[in-house]
Amino acid sequence: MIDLEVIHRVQATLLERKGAAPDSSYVASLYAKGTDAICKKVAEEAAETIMAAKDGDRLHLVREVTDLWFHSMILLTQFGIGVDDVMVEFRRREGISGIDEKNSRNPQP
Ligand SMILES: N=c1c2ncn([C@@H]3O[C@H](COP(=O)(O)OP(=O)(O)OP(=O)(O)O)[C@@H](O)[C@H]3O)c2ncn1[C@@H]1O[C@H](COP(=O)(O)O)[C@@H](O)[C@H]1O
Repeated sequence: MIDLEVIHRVQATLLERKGAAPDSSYVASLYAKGTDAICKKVAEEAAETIMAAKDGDRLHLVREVTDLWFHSMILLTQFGIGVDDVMVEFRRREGISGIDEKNSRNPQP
């Protein structure tokens, strides 16, 4: 199993890019365009992920999901949220059945 260090290294780069000139870096250019532009990229990458899944091409799917995670990380960084916050949420949910959780939100009469 590959560890998640690469995710933390990429996150460190995303944080560094907050102080970079927009013409020096793709990430800095997205920050400069603002939250709407970052959200638009996340939506585009989600759509491309769906198309890759429909293609049935595994490598294409891996690449599109990587783009989606990458742009989602930029969005989180824009809001001062780290990947560790997402990991904590995964941990909080660990072992809680999705079916039970949904039923607890919408109790049956
Ligand atoms: N992991 C990535 C990464 N994944 C995807 N991309 C870029 O994301 C962009 C958008 O992807 P698209 O498939 O939508 O390409 P596109 O249609 O040409 O993009 P648009 O013109 O529509 O914006 C492309 O320019 C990709 O190169 C990435 N750019 C950077 N990184 C990481 O971020 C670090 C910092 O990058 P810079 O800020 O550019 O130095 C890099 O060292 C990498 O670790």
